[in-house]
Amino acid sequence: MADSSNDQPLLVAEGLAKSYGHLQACREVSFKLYPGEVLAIVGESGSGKSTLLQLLSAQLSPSAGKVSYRMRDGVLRDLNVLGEAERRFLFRTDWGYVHQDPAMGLRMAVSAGANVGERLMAIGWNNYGEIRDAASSWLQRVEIALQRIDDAPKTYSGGMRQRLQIARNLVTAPRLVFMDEPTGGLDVSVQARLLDLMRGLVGELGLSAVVVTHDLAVARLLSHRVMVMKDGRVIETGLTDQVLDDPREPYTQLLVSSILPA
Ligand SMILES: Nc1ncnc2c1ncn2[C@@H]1O[C@H](COP(=O)(O)OP(=O)(O)OP(=O)(O)O)[C@@H](O)[C@H]1O
Repeated sequence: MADSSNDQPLLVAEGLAKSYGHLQACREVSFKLYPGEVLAIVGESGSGKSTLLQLLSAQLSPSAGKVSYRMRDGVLRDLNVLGEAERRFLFRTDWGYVHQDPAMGLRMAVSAGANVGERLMAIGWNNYGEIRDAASSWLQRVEIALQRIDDAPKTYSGGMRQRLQIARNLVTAPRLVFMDEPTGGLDVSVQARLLDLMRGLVGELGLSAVVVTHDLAVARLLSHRVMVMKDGRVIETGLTDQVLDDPREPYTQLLVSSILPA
């Protein structure tokens, strides 16, 4: 018998569009994301990547089209018509959201341990020892020294903050993680270490992810599939290596050649 859970898409976008007045920031976007799949959305600044990510993660309502998500009961649900409890479940448990700016995803003045632990408390954990153990274990997984567990992220470096944000997101074992320019604003060597860590975790946990990036090196390292956006439309899509090594569209060729000079 076929394995139905992995054969069925986790997220389905159908004819998605978003307008701001006359400006069409996103139009006619349709795709399916499967369990364990990492999709990168690439394109130059203003091409609509962040708008699309916000639509996919139910932070914006579409002007047209819809996004459906397969809940843990196996039923595909339209995000726009979810009840409040289901939305809370998604945001607190089943999804992660990694912001480019860690200050948007962390509480900068409370300890690292509390930053990770409060995601667990939000889903009903109440044993202090267990919460602290889970937080310690996640700090180690993201390569943060345990003696920093009681320090607040405002005392952390940029790379450490981003790794802490990842720990906070992954501690509830989400099935889908949205990432918005996760390595943006970091030094190149810090980016490389972070990418390596993310790649390991995504593979090990079998996570599905949608990653917005203007950095094709991030797409190459993390994603299985790429969607190239221009003026709010998806102009090319395919397996990452195929699109980046042999782009069909002149726009993608330009994107690739400016990042990877011959
Ligand atoms: N709240 C808003 N109101 C009006 N216009 C908006 C709004 N948000 C985005 N836009 C416009 O929509 C278009 C797409 O923006 P978006 O931020 O999605 O692009 P992007 O590819 O993520 O760019 P960047 O990489 O610079 O963040 C742009 O022209 C932008 O100015």
